[in-house]
Amino acid sequence: MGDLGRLPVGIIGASGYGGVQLVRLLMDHPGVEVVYLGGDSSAGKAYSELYPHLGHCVDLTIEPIDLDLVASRCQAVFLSLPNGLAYQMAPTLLAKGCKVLDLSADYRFKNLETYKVWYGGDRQDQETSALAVYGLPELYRDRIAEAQLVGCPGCYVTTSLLALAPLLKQGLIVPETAIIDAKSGTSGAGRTAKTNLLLSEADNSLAPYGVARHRHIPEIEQICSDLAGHEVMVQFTPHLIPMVRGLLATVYATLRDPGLVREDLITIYSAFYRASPFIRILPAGTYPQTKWACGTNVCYIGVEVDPRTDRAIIMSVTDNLIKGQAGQAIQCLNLMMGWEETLGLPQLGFYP
Ligand SMILES: NC(=O)C1=CN([C@@H]2O[C@H](COP(=O)(O)OP(=O)(O)OC[C@H]3O[C@@H](n4cnc5c(N)ncnc54)[C@H](OP(=O)(O)O)[C@@H]3O)[C@@H](O)[C@H]2O)C=CC1
Ligand SMILES: CC(=O)N[C@@H](CCC(=O)OP(=O)(O)O)C(=O)O
Repeated sequence: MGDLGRLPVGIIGASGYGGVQLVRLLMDHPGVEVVYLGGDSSAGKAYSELYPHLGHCVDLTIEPIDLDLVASRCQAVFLSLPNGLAYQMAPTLLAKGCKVLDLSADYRFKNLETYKVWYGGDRQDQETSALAVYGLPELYRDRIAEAQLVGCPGCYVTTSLLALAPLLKQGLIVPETAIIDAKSGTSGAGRTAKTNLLLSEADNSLAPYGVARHRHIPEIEQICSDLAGHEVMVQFTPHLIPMVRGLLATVYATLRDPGLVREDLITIYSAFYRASPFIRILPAGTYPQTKWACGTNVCYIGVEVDPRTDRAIIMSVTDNLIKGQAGQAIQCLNLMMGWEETLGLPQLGFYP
């Protein structure tokens, strides 16, 4: 890989699920050195106290968040925080010369009015927000490479968009017919305690939520509209399933050309993602399982056509904490630094 000077990086929100995935992956990344971990209620704790299994390789203590100190130590900063905090920190970090990768929704929206409607908050960072690039490398690789600030999409949106993008971008489906049925493991909700995530609530149960009003709808529609070249509305229904990690999005959409068969879709998808090292298009009749993606930054995509309904059915799986979160942010950092896109990112999981 050559002689890289190691880039000093910081993680704010290091105690959470996104934070710990970043720590775990960056410890093995040959281009970076983790020099700062920041948190709120966890500040002052040794990282090994929070995550004892990492004690042998992470000798750092979570520090209170002091942006001047962060910027003096770090050249790149990951923000892995609840929505509404990154936009209070990113302008300062950018002004001090840091690259910023935000894992929350704060920098994903081109239109801040849309953000306010769905997330609330009083945004005063219009100029900063205008600089942000949407951090989905498979669609916006060149822009990410030039960016100082990246708003990384989360697990549901990433997995759904990777399934839809080739058909939408090439005008092969009627966009408004797209229905996304998505299912996530409980880690998608983060580490903070919540009643619906208790084992006794979530186990042996499958539950839809946010039906017709989940905050990922406007985000999916923003990117679908960009790909289609006009305003697009889609149907998106998330479900919580009784497993820890993994996300499956099954997407249905009406084909404009009813003559297309699944082999055509395999050719179309393989061509669309030929330069995307983390996308695996499956052979005819093979459908993805969440287990395959667990522990990896890979998105597996299976395609099918139902000739009775003329619908394409696209099935896409990711590990919500890696390609859907921390891995994607590292993939973006690799591009921003001009490194191999795959550097430090796992492509092989532990299945079976
Ligand atoms: N989990 C997932 O699968 C995905 C999550 N995301 C997004 O990534 C972001 C992080 O998610 P996740 O890691 O799951 O969340 P967690 O709840 O696991 O972690 C949240 C982190 O934010 C910190 N934090 C909370 N409140 C404050 C505050 N007021 N000031 C400073 N730090 C604070 C916590 O620190 P402390 O413990 O010290 O209080 C903790 O480190 C969220 O925006 C989420 O939507 C995106 C994609 C997928
Ligand atoms: C199971 C679960 O609760 N999942 C989260 C989504 C996690 C995710 O996609 O993150 P972003 O919100 O940052 O995009 C939810 O539905 O809110």
